[in-house]
Amino acid sequence: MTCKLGVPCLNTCQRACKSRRIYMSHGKMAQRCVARLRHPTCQTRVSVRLFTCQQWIALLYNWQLLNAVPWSPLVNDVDNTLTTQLFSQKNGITSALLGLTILWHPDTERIGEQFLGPAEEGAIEVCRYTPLFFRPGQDGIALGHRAIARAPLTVRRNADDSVDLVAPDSRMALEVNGALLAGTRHFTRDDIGAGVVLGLGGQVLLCLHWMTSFPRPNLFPGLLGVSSGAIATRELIRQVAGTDLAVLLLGETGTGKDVAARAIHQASKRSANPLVAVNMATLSESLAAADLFGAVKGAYTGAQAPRQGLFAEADGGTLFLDELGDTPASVQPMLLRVLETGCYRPLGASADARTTARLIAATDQDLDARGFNQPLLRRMEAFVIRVPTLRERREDIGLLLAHMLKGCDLSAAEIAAFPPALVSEMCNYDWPGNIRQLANVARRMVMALQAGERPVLSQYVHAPAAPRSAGAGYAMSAEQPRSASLKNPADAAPRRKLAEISNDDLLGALEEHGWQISGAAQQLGLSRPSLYKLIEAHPAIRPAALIPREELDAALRAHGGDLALCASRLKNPSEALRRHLRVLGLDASPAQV
Ligand SMILES: Nc1ncnc2c1ncn2[C@@H]1O[C@H](COP(=O)(O)OP(=O)(O)OP(=O)(O)O)[C@@H](O)[C@H]1O
Repeated sequence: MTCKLGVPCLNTCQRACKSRRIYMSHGKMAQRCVARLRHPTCQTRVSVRLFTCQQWIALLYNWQLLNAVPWSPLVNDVDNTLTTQLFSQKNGITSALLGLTILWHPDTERIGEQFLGPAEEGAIEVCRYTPLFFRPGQDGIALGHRAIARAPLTVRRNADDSVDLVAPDSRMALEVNGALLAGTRHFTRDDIGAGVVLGLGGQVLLCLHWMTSFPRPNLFPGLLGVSSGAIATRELIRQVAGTDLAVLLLGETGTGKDVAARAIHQASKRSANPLVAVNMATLSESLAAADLFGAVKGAYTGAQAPRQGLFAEADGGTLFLDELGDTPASVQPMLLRVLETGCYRPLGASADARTTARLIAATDQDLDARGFNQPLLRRMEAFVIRVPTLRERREDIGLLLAHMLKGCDLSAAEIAAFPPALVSEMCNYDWPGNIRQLANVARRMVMALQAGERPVLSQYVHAPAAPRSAGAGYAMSAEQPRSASLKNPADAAPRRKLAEISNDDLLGALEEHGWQISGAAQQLGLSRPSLYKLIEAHPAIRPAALIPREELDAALRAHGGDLALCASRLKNPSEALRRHLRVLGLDASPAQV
């Protein structure tokens, strides 16, 4: 049966799948899902009943292998079918799928396309013509680039979840984690967990990684990522957005906690009401209560008028408490009371006020270990989202980089001309400052390239990019332990004394982290309050309130509202700058914060 364009129609395909693998190889009804499929040309819709996650894979896999018909699986958001975790059960051991993601391709639209490899032992042959890489809802396409050999690189998954790479019989340069490969290399399950970067012919970069979530269209445009970590984070955001639960976002600096908080608010029924964000590290111990809960006239020296607190400002909307771990101790019990009862007492008032603001908090600290108010912490843990680090989602680096280059106003052709060797270095780096650091480094590299320079990554990052382990059997020069920056960045810099840090060290760290306090503090081995002390004493850094309005206007205009660039130009911490701009009613782009 064919449609009017001569493409075999759905019923034929359904029968083909049925008779080949899907129903026959899985007799047991473990979990029943319905795949809704639509033929791209004749638009016929049909539901295919699938019993296990493995069948989903088999279904897509068959299409890729047979290339019979370019069907588009439709995401069934109602019953959540496609969010099912992708695991195979082998002898009682849970094991994820092997995935390949395009990190970089001269056709930049292809970056982020994926191939779902075998769930059990099996081989993938990677060459110019196979396999087909997909984006959810679109047809699969081969890598196709002329720099890639016709002879295949074989990726063999073994029974113990280790992987062997067998270089192709060709002259194509094949790089693995930044080092040339010839012959066969062995990778452990953990090596694959850290993401193995494959460079093909100096033009195309792939990431070999585990996949535990089914690829699906992204409903949150500000939260890019095709990794399972990114998909799982978006899914949690989607689940919690419709509730009024308090949410605690955990994750290292620069991972996207702020973006996630905004996404939750935007997707909630409160989105028409304000989202008020406050960085708890910037509240002073003496005025924190007045900032949060408001004060009546005369409540404290200098309170010449009644003051509305942030809880009142966020009524009906969302109050985002960033850097929750730095909340002054005196206000922690007050926050607990609001969470439990919805009531609070403005400073100096004789009666309680009520708030309907929903609380979202974020921290990069281990609050259990910091003597944080435990009942408050338990309340905030009503719904926890751990935002993954960039090194745990290496397969997203190319996609994020391309997005950032677009944000630097580069055309598609200019992005395609970004040196692949530089992208390879970036994909192999562990990014202790996560997505924010990647964005800052990408911007600075673009400026260098535009000035005719030839940038290398080590010029832009504090910790040099040590070669990553390229698997067992590598030449001595390449057989190094994984980069030191792979360690938890919180452990990376030993605690230092203020006197040990020069003015230049301070400026360098702030610059590298886009003038964000947490990243710079982490790099310098200081607490945030200590970093603030250094900033106050630095001769080249003015308090944000002393920057003339014309200078602010000019910076915003010159950088199209990009707060990180304005902060760098004005030499001012971006948080302080954002607060000051808000007071003046000037606007910076939140996405760039
Ligand atoms: N998934 C994503 N897709 C695109 N950009 C992202 C993503 N996640 C974060 N970013 C960008 O990375 C930068 C840092 O994000 P964000 O401020 O949300 O991090 P954070 O975890 O809140 O950091 P901190 O703990 O230091 O406050 C921002 O410019 C943001 O736009």
